[in-house]
Amino acid sequence: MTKIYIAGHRGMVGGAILRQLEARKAAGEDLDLITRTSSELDLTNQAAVHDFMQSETPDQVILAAAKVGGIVANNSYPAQFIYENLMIECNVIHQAYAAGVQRLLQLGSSCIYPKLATQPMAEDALLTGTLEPTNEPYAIAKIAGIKICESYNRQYGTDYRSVMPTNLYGPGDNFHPENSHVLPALIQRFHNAARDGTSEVVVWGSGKPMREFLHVDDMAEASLFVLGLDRAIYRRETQEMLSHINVGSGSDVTIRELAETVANATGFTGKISFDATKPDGTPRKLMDVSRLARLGWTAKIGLQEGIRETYKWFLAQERPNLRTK
Ligand SMILES: NC(=O)C1=CN([C@@H]2O[C@H](COP(=O)(O)OP(=O)(O)OC[C@H]3O[C@@H](n4cnc5c(N)ncnc54)[C@H](OP(=O)(O)O)[C@@H]3O)[C@@H](O)[C@H]2O)C=CC1
Ligand SMILES: C[C@H]1O[C@H](OP(=O)(O)OP(=O)(O)OC[C@H]2O[C@@H](n3cnc4c(=O)[nH]c(N)nc43)[C@H](O)[C@@H]2O)[C@@H](O)[C@@H](O)C1=O
Repeated sequence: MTKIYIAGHRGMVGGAILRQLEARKAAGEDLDLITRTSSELDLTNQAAVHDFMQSETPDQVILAAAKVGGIVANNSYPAQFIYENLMIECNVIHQAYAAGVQRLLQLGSSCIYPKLATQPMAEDALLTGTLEPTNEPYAIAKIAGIKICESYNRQYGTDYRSVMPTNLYGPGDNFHPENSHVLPALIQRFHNAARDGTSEVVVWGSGKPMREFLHVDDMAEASLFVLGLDRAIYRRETQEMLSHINVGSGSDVTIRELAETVANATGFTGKISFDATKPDGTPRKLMDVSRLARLGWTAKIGLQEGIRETYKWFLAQERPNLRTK
C-alpha cells in the first residue's frame, strides 16, 4: 500500500491528479489517498502541518497547493503571493522530511525563468537573469521551492522532485474576471458576449505576447510520470543543483491568436479589441521540454481540442468557479 498526500486536491491541478490516482486505485493499484481542504489544514500554519504529517506519515507527497493567479492578481497581491507560497513550501517540505517522507513532488511555474530568457527556455536558464516584475514575488517563492528540495536532497538524501509547468488550463480552472489566468478569463468573456449579443470584446495588453498552454489532464499525467520515475533514471536527467523538469506542450501562440480561437469556440463573431493599459508581462515563455521527452513523456491534448473540451465543461457547470481572489 502506498499512502499519498495530495496537497491542493480541490484546485485545478490537484483535482486532476486526484482523478487520475483514483482511477488507478479503482483499477487495482494499492493506494491510500489523503486529502485536506485549506479550511481543514492551513498549510501556512507550521504547527498544524507538523501535527498532520506526524499523524498521517504519508509515503509520498504531491504539493499542488499554492496561492495562484493571473498577471493582475500577481501584480495586485504581491505580499500574499510571496508569503503564502514560501510558508506552504517550507512547511510542507520540511514537515514531510521530519515525518520520514522519502519521495515528494512539488509544482513550480515557467515564471521562474528570466523575463528575456533564450527561447525555448531550458532548465539551466534558472537564475541567469532578471525576472518579470509583475510576478517576481511568486517566482522567487517558486525558485525557493526548487532550492529547498535540492538542499534537502543534498543534506538528508531525500528524493524530492520539482516540475515546472507552463501556463495551464482545463476543467476546475478559476474563471474570476480579474484574478484568473488569460484562458479562463477569455472563455468567460467571449461566452458572455456571444450569449448577450455584445458587438466587441476587450482583451488585455497588446495581443502580442506569446504563451504556451498545456491541458491540466496532460499536466497531471506528467506529474505522476515524474513522481513514478525510478530514482536513478530521474537523477540521470537532472543535477543535484538543477533538479527541476519543464512540462509543456512544446508550442505557443500569440494572445491575439488565442483570443481568436476562444471566440471561435464560443461562437462570438464580433470585434476583438486590445486594452493597452493592462500589462503584457513576459513577451514569450516557451518551455524547452526535451528533458521530459528524453525521459519518455510528451503532451497529448492539442490546444484547439483542449479549449473545445474545457468550454464544454464550463457550459455544464451550474455556476463557474468564480473564486474571490
Ligand atoms: N494554473 C496555472 O496556469 C499554473 C499553475 N502552476 C502551479 O500548479 C500548482 C496548482 O495550481 P492550480 O491548481 O492552478 O491552483 P488552484 O488555485 O486551482 O488550486 C490551489 C489549491 O491550493 C490550495 N491552497 C491554497 N492555499 C492553501 C493553504 N494555505 N492551505 C491549504 N491549501 C491551500 C487550495 O485549496 P482549497 O481549495 O482547499 O482552498 C486550492 O485548491 C501551483 O503550485 C501553481 O503554482 C504552475 C504553472 C501554471
Ligand atoms: C502561469 C503564469 O501566469 C502568470 O503570468 P502570465 O503568463 O502573464 O499570465 P496570464 O494568463 O494572466 O496572462 C497572459 C497574457 O494574457 C494577457 N491577457 C489578455 N486578456 C487577459 C485577461 O482577460 N486576463 C488575463 N489574466 N490575462 C489576459 C495578459 O495581459 C498577458 O499578456 C503569472 O503571473 C504566474 O501566475 C504564472 O506562473
